[in-house]
Order: sequence, then structure tokens, then C-alpha cells
Amino acid sequence: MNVLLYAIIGLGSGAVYGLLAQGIVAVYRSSGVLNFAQGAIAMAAAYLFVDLRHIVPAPIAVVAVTAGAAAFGVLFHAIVMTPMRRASTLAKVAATLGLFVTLQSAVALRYGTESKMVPGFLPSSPLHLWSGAAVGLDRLILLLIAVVVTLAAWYAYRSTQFGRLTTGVWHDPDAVGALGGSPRLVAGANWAIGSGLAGLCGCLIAPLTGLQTDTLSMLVVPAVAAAIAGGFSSFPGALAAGLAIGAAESVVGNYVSTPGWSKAVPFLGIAILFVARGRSLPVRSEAQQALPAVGRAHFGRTGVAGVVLVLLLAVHLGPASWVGPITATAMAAIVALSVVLVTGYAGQLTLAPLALSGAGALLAANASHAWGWPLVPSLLAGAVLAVPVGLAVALPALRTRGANLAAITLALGVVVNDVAFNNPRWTGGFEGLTTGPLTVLGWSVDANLHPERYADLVLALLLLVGLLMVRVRRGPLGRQLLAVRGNERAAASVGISVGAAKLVAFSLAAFIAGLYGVLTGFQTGVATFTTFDAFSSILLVSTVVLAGVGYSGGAIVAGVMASGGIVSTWLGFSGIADYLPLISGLALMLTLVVQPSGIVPETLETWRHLGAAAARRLPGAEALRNAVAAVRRGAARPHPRPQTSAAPDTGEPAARPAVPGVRAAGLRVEGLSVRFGEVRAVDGLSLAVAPGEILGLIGPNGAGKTTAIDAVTGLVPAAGRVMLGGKVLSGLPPHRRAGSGLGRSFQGIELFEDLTVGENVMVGHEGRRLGGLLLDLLRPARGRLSPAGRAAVELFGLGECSGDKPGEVSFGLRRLAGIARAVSGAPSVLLLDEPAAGLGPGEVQELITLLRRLARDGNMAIILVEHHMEMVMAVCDRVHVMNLGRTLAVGTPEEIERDPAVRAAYLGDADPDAAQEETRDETRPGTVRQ
Ligand SMILES: Nc1ncnc2c1ncn2[C@@H]1O[C@H](COP(=O)(O)OP(=O)(O)OP(=O)(O)O)[C@@H](O)[C@H]1O
Repeated sequence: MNVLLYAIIGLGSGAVYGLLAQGIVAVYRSSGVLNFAQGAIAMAAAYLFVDLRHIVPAPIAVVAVTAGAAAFGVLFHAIVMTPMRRASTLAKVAATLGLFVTLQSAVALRYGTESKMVPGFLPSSPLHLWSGAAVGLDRLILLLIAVVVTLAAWYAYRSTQFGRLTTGVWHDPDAVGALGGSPRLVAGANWAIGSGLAGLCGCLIAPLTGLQTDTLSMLVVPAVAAAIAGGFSSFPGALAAGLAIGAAESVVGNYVSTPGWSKAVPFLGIAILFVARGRSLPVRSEAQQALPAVGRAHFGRTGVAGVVLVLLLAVHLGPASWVGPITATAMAAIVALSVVLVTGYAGQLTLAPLALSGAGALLAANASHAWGWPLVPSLLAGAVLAVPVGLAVALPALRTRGANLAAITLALGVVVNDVAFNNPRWTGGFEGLTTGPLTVLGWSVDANLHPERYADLVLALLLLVGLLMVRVRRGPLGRQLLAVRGNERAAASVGISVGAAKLVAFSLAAFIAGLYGVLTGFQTGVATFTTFDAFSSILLVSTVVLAGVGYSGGAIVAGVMASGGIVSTWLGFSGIADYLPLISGLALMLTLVVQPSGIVPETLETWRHLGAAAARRLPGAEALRNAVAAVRRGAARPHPRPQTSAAPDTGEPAARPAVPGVRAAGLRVEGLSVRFGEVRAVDGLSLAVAPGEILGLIGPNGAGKTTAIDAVTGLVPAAGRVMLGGKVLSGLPPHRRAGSGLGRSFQGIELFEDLTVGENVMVGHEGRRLGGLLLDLLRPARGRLSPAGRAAVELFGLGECSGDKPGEVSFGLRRLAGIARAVSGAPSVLLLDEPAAGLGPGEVQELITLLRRLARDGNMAIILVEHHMEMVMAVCDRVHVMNLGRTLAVGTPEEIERDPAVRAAYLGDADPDAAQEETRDETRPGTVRQ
């Protein structure tokens, strides 16, 4: 009974979470942006409301603040989000983080960070429940307001033109324009609603929680959790989840006295629920998100060594006052590199990097405190022990992605901070934990006594981590991470274990973050854990995004800009250090508007342009320009061009090689069925294709051809059996099916846009080597094409463009590269999804020749999904016709061409009723021979 009582008491704060979540849902529905500044807007509104109450009555203050917050939302949308509409999701999320940081810092500067009580303005007379307990009337009023607002939102977004336009504006702005709406106005109106609701919440919650910048800003965490539970689309769902969170917090808080758990339990519950609902791979229709630019480790090992050398010289030759800022810069650069690895390279937006650092530091500090470990074993322990924590944070990443992952990791960061870093039993409380001696090989490196030695140690670690990053970026791991970040489905189809790649990235990042945790936590001999909070994590990620999250150089720049680093110390001398977070927040928003990929990539681009312009003007310009072009091409190709076996120039066309390494095996599919809700996309499909045979799979639009290929390759769950040369593949994940000998191309090509054409072909066969990825970091494998990869490059004529990015080559070459990527894995069965789409007649003819060669000389079994009937009839040995997910006919091209049911269903020139009849009759003699 008491549980119910506590739950009812928690409904008041739950109502505020739910209300705040309504605003998050409104913004997300219209622009796909998860507004992490929702809590910060509420916080600023709360302070404003308290000020206004001195001047006007409370109801007028509430209306004024709500309207002001709505106007602020419109302004933010117009000034920041509208210019960024084509930027990556990460950049948009970072912009809201910039707003978060700006508001939080501005309010802290104006009002201070101490807590202040706020008198209530709603009637708070107690309503007596049972067992002598009572709940204030104000909380029930909050609940009522939340329910009314939610019902209004539910109705408006469901049943009005505004709601319909809102739903369309993110996915199809042009359609909104065609319906007479202005996409900008609709999105702006949603920002007004979202921010207005935040303003209202600020006024309502201030009397419950009091005024405190952190507490109020972090209301975004339960609100986002509620929005997640509502699937970012359901207003009632978000309110229900908000109420559940409030109730659970109240119940847990009354039974568990350990700090932090009252917030942790509901968040963890929602995170588990959400992860359980997630998918290991996105569905086909899920739009590819724009991604921030990624570097190619241009400056390589020399660049890393050069940066470290400069910093080392500055430590030893510069004034003593330089040592501290340089040490802070180098430490921040180390943890920033972990962000580059996991967010830049692997594309996983996590907002808890410092939770990993703190966890490593906490575990190492306890060991060091208990057993007197000196610094080096503590560093190793911190790095190693951070890995399991990193893997725990990675678990959501296996089933969620994008802004959802950011939200869950933010919640996890808050939980770890509240439960672990604020727990005096583990942290030594106010006094911290005394660590073992700060020595390396008997030498004291205590930062208090020998700051320059500590700087040397930090710089040595920066060198090691920097070199590791170069190796990651240039090796198979980097290619696989970039493939995963670019397109998880395509990555899985070339044999990459998407989950394992993410886990490797998170583990490595956690290792690096753990090093930073010990370095920063231990430097004075007493470990403290106050700098690993969620806000600091947000600030770190924002700074790295601002600098260039896809670039190792971005991590260095982020280090320079970090708190305590070179820039902040320099600004400190100018007396504006207090304003640094505010300046960072504003700079982040401004930079993202102008340069969404960050400072480093844009600067590199500018240098290139300047270099080229200078080369044009100098005497001997032509020679110099060629030299610059050569350098640029070289820089653009850190890897040697894939080596092809150059044929001697005999004047005759070179004989094209077959694909070596193909294991001849046929494919047999029995009773394959796929359902999407009520739609039976594939309904009991059975087919077989033998080595050396080309089977056409045709049918009208929506017949289920692509779904059938997806089901065979494991990209959608399906019933039925898939066998390759006697081996049952059903139930295996896509990368294992690829490893067993299935290769495929995609209707939408789906190359990895961050990799060159040559690297795309290379990952086509590297995917099978994931188990050895970590080993590759120790003993790097050369970026070489396999014999099958070389054959694919030659066969498809990609030698010339192998160093170009897919976006830089013609459409025809992109198509061929998509097939070559699949061929480079020497698959036994090649499944091609509309390979001729968009090709000219000459290119189609060339493709026909290539396919024949792959089948006849390469001994591959090929399934060809195609609408190009001439090609199908010319190249296929047999043709399998689908309609409405089922087999309509099977036969030779000639038989299929003559089949009246096929003509009716597919070519549309006979009695459609007859076609339906034929669809059901799969055992019809003649053309159907199964
Ligand atoms: N993720 C999905 N969710 C719901 N329905 C889907 C999904 N993917 C495909 N479908 C539906 O399954 C059916 C088969 O689609 P599929 O794309 O496989 O057909 P297709 O024969 O390849 O068509 P096309 O020739 O146009 O590419 C269609 O009705 C389609 O709308």
C-alpha cells in the first residue's frame, strides 16, 4: 500500500517530466532533432519567472515567461537550426548541446550556482490519502495541467492540418510545400511549442525543486527518457512514461537510502526497455543520416610526433607557467581522441565519455589506495577496468543509434555520476582517496613537486594514443568502423560484424578514456571524482564536435580549447576565464552554423584552396600546380592504390582474370516468408540456383524481390530455410552468411561514402577478419587487396578511380563498384539487386558480359533482380517470376516471355483475374517447375 502512496506523491514531478517531454516530442516530430537544451530552457525560464514575480502577479509571470520561451525557440530555430538543416544529425544535436552550455553558463554567471528556495504559487493545501499521508493540491494541479496539455497536443497533431504538416515536414519538406504549408514556419512553430512548454515547466517546477542551475538543466534526462518511451512520437506515451518515472523515483527514493538510486532505477528501466525494442540493424526504409566529415590521418605518425615534440619543447624551454596549461591540453586531447574514435570514426554518438574516465579512475584509485599501487600499474588498471564499463555503455549501441543512443548514454552518465562518483563510500568523500606513490620507474612524477615530469608522462601517453589512432584510421579496423558508421546494413552484407565493430570501438575508447581518468584524477596524489559529471561530458563532446570530431587533429584542437588548457589559461590572463563555458557554447553554435563539420576540416580545406591559389600565381605556376596536385592526390591516398596485376602491353586487349577463391556452391531457398505487419512481402518462396547459373528474379514493383534478397542475406527476419551448398544459413546473422559465401549488391548502391572506391572493394573481403582486428593494431596488416579483390577491380575497370571517393566518380562506376565490392569477397552466390538501374545501353551490355564471365569462368551462382527485361532475357539461364510475394512462374526466358500469367501480372496486357488465379496455382504445369 505504501508503494502506491509514494507513487502518487511522485506524480507531481512526473507530470513536469511528462510536460517537458511533450516539447521534446513536438520538436523531434517536426525536425528529427533531439533538443538536449529543453531542460536548460526550463532552467533559464525558472530564474526569469522568479525575477518577474517581484514585478507582476504569478499567473501573468507564467504567461509572460511561457511566451518568452516560445519566442526564444522560434529565434533559435531561425538563427541556428534553419541554416543547419542539411547538416549531420550529430551537428544538430551538438547545436542543442551548445545552447544547453550557453544557457547554463549565462544563468550561472548572472545568478550564481547556489540553490535557492522558491515560494509556491499554486494552492498547496494537503489532500489526505491514507495512513496519515497527504499529497499537496499543487501536485495534483500539475498533473491536471500535464493531462490537459497532452490531450490538446494529441488532438492537434492527430487531427489538424498543422499536425499533418508537422509529420511531413521532416521526412518530406517538398510535400509540405505542395500542400500549401511552409516547412520553415511549421518547424518554427514546433520549436515555439517545444520551448514554450519548457518555459511553462520552468515556472511550475521551480517551487518544487528550488533554483539550481544543474538540477534544473538536467531535468532533460527524465524528460528525454519519457520521450524515448513514447517513441519520440506519442504525446500520451511520453506523459505516461514521465509519470511512471516520477512515481518510480519517489518509490525507490523512499526504500533505498543510497544516493543516486532513486534516479538511476527508472532510467535504467527505460534504457533496458528501449534497447529491448531496438534492432541490431536499421530497417531498409530508415533514412541514411548525414554524417560529419572524417579525416584520413593525413599527417600520420610524423604529424602526431611533431605536435608532441612542439609541446615537449614548450614545457622544457618555455616559462614555468606554460607547464600546467600544456599538461591540461595534452590530457584533454587524450580523452578527446576517445571521442573521435567512438563518435567520429564509429559514428556512435555517446554523451558519457567522462563516465568511462571516472569509472576507470575510481576503480584504479580504490586499488591504489588499498594496495599502494604506484602510478604505472594504476594507469593500466584504470584503462583496463574502464573497458567493461565501456562495453556496458556499448550495449545500447548494439540496438540503437543516433540521437536515441545519445539520450541513453546521457542517462547512463548521470546514473554513473549519481550512483558511483557521488558515493562517499567509494570516493573517500570530501577528502578523496590517497593514491599510491606517483612514481614511474622510481622517479617521482608528482604534479605538485615536478610538474614538468608529469607533463612528460602525459605527452608520452598522448604520443602513444595518437599513434594508435593513426593505426586505427589507416588499418582494417578504421575501414570497418567507417563502413559501419556509413551504412550498417551494407557493412553487415560484406561480412562485417556490426556489433563486434562497435564493441571494439567502445572498448578501445574506454581504454583511452580510462587513461585520461587516472591522469587527471591522480595528479595531486589524492584522487577526486568531481570532474566526470554529465555536464562536463557534454562540454567535452561539444568541444570535440566544434573542433572536428572526425579528425585526430580535432582532438588536439579540442585539447587546446579545453578548460585549463592553453586557450582558457590565456583567456584567464585576460580576466575572462569565467566566461569560457559561455564563450564555448556560443562559439559552438556559431561555428556549427558556418562550418557544420568543425574547425579542423574547414581549415584544412581553406589551406588547400590557398595553396592552390598561390601555386597559380607564382612563377613556374604550372609545374608547381602539378606538384601541389600530386601532393594532394598523394595525401588523398594514404594507402597505396590497390595493386592490380598489370598486364604487359601487347597491343591486344588484356585477358580479364576470373575471380580466384570462389568455392562452387549452390543456393537453395525453401518456404521463405517475410511479414511486415499485415503485409506478406514474401510468401513461401522456394527457389534454387546452381554454380555457374544465372537466375533472374523478376516481378512487378512491390512483388517482394528485394525483401527476398534481404531475407536470404539475413537483413530481415524470415521464416523458411536458406541453404548454401548443404550448409543451413537460416538463423545466422548477415555477416556470418556473407562469410559463408553470400555476396550482394543493393538497389540504392549503398557504397561506403567515407572510403575510397578501392577501400570499398577492400572491405568487401576484409570483413571476415574481424576477430583479428585488435591484433592488427599491434601488427598492422598492409592495406592490400586479396586476389579476388584485385580481380574485381580489374574486371569492373575500377583501377583508375580506386583512389577516389564514391561521390567523385560517375554513376555507372558507382554501380560497378557496388558489385565489385560484393565480388571481392569471392562469394559462391552473388545476389544483385537491380544492377542495371540508371545505366546506359552500352554499360548494360558491358554488365551482361561481366555477369556471364562471373558465372561461366568464376563459377558463381547469380541471382539477378532486374526490371531491365532485355538484359534478363539475354543473360539469365532461368527466370523466376514473383507477384505479391509469391511465385508466379519459373522457366527459361523464352517460356517466361510466352507465359500469359506473367504478361498479365508483370507486363499488364492480359486479364488480371487470370493472373491472380495463376499466382495461387504454383503447381501449374509448363512454366512452373519446382
Ligand atoms: N520495412 C518495411 N516495412 C513495411 N513494409 C515493407 C518494408 N519493406 C518492404 N515492404 C513492403 O513489402 C513489399 C515488397 O517490397 P519489395 O521492396 O521487396 O518489393 P520489390 O519487388 O523489390 O519492389 P521494387 O521492384 O519496387 O524494388 C511491398 O509491399 C513493400 O511496401
